[in-house]
Amino acid sequence: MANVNPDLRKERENGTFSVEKLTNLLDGGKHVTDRRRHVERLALNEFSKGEDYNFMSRKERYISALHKTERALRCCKEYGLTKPDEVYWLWQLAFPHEASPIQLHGDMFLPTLTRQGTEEQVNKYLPLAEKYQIIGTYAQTEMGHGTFIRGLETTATYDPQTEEFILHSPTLTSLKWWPGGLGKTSNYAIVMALLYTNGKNYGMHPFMVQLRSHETHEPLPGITIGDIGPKFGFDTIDNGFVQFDHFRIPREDMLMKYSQVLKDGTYVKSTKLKKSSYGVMVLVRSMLIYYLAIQGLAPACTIAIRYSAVRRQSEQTKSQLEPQILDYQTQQYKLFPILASAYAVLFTGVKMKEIYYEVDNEIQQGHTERLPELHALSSGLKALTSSMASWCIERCRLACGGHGYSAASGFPKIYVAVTAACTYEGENTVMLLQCARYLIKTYQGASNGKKLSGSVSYLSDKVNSRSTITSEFSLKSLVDAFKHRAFRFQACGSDPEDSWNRNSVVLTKAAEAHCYYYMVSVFESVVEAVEDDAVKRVVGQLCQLFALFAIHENAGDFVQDGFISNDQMELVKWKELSLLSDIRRNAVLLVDAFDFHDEFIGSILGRFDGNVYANLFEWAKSSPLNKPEVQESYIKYLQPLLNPNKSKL
Ligand SMILES: CCCCCCCCCCCC(=O)SCCNC(=O)CCNC(=O)[C@H](O)C(C)(C)COP(=O)(O)OP(=O)(O)OC[C@H]1O[C@@H](n2cnc3c(N)ncnc32)[C@H](O)[C@@H]1OP(=O)(O)O
Ligand SMILES: Cc1cc2nc3c(=O)[nH]c(=O)nc-3n(C[C@H](O)[C@H](O)[C@H](O)COP(=O)(O)OP(=O)(O)OC[C@H]3O[C@@H](n4cnc5c(N)ncnc54)[C@H](O)[C@@H]3O)c2cc1C
Repeated sequence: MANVNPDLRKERENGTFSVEKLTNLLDGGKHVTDRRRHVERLALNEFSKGEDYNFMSRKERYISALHKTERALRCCKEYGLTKPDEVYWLWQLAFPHEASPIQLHGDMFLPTLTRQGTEEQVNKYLPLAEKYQIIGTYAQTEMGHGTFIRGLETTATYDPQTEEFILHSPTLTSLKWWPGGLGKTSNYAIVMALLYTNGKNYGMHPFMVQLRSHETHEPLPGITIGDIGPKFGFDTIDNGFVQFDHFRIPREDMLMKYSQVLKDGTYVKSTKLKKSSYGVMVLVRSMLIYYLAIQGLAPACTIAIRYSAVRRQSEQTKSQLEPQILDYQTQQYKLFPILASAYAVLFTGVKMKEIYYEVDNEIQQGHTERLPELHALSSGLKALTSSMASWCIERCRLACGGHGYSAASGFPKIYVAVTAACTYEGENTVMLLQCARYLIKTYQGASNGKKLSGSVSYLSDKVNSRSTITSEFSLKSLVDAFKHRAFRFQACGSDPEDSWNRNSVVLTKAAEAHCYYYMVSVFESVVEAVEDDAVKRVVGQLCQLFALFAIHENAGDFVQDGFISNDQMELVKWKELSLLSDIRRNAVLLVDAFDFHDEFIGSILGRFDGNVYANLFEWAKSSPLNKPEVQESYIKYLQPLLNPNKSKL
């Protein structure tokens, strides 16, 4: 590539493995890489030019997003992109670290319709939704309740006279609040409401509700609707509110795959599927983990590591050139564990998707045995990886000094989009507690001799009481360390005497320990399966660093019961630091392997060519605040103070 920053060029000439082979591994094969690149080229043709997001108002961002949505839909149609991955690849370049106003349509509205609707309902609504004559959202959260679903207040009361449900918001706190695209964009919603029939409350059920007229897009009578206002981020999506005032819908619009209300109001429960109406949340949590890697951790460490290779600062040795900040051990300690985490979360995300589709398939066949484990694992991993991603992106920003704080860095947009995942789809603490609830029950089962399988099989295994860690730092010995910690936490977390609340801090840590063990074991199995020796070696180093960093950061958990000795912990610290210098040589190539376009990363600091300063200057000069040279407001408000006589002229 012409005019690449010389420091960055040298980094790329000095690596020990094939970046292309690693990219193929991350994509899941060369054919996937080729297809992805083809779709991305199409997307770049369509979306690479346009106004700088950073210089737009919120309203302009929303309007621009609506326009891009129409263009993206047209592109997908024109290019025949129908596979979810292909659609995703195009949309990510259309909406880099942004949400389209119709994001919930595809992410939750359609999956809920197809999973909770009867065949007739799907046949009626899916064709309209696929042609975007219906644009839907998923309206569950209310002003007063998001976590505690059983506390939701919106009611849907069956009227057998007219064979209708009456949707109503009985209190201020019952207003649906937060659903993405609800404010101005969606004309339908799947509304989760308390079902009342024959005077009895049957709990939360899903209802298909038209919100706005097809002709005018005006809200229908009995509906008050709007945007909830500016947020921490996600400016392009109109998270909204809706208030129902005795709003009637036909009986047929209750999604009735799992339970029905007959014409006379009789309630029929037709499935043993536990929490059937909670299903779409398990889907999104399971999918989220992969996106936290490629939307958050990977772009953030790409920016910070490329910038650290071109940024020279301070003096390590007298009268020598200022060193690349990537040569400081402290900078490596900040960034390389994050790089390792990006790989760990990505591999875990791929595995989680696989497990989701496996279990979902079984459920469609009527086998629901693995649903509790899927719910627990997806809840725990969603919590752990979204917290990890948030923490890591902020640490990457801090590693880039002043320019890290500029919008030109790309960090603000990435951060505000990713950190929302700590809250949406289940607030993280509550998700960890859900995971812990399952682990406690499972541990108790194992203690009574029950043989376990899947992600909890270790609870019925014999665990070592002493670590086998040596100076070799075999991946197996590292996995074993996390297995031991997870086992120990389940054992102490399951004290039946203690009340749930008084034990809940320990329980969240038990859930995290379980999820960490799961991530390290997935990482180890990926490394073992790599064929190319050079790639295996460098990815193996990342796996070691991911594990050793976590052991060192949580040393107490591992030495408390003598599992890891003091001597072994000294070895851990030594190896962690020596891995930093091993990885240093390949750091830039390891982020290049993510194969991101500059347009996706959206960062001047993280440009592939490393030409930061010249582009930073051009970007700053293009800021609207710099035109005109002297702002009218200055003349109006400040000049009179500085030149009191002038104002009288
Ligand atoms: C694509 C990427 C793009 C990424 C972009 C995606 C954009 C997304 C935008 C955000 C969209 C949203 O936020 S949509 C709204 C999301 N909202 C949430 O996630 C709400 C979180 N809260 C909840 O899920 C619930 O309130 C719980 C699970 C915390 C508690 O529910 P509960 O009904 O009180 O149940 P609880 O008593 O705790 O447990 C009773 C039994 O049910 C089980 N259970 C509970 N939930 C489930 C479940 N989902 N599936 C199976 N089983 C479950 C428990 O394990 C337990 O089993 P046993 O022990 O009895 O055996
Ligand atoms: C960007 C964004 C997009 C969203 N999109 C949608 C959408 O499209 N559709 C939709 O329906 N919703 C949506 N939501 C809402 C989201 O799902 C909820 O905000 C989320 O479920 C958290 O619920 P809450 O707001 O009630 O938080 P709360 O539960 O009130 O959390 C506040 C605090 O209380 C603590 N807490 C709550 N319960 C417990 C407990 N049992 N034990 C211990 N601590 C507890 C939490 O840990 C947290 O610290 C979105 C939210 C955001 C931020």
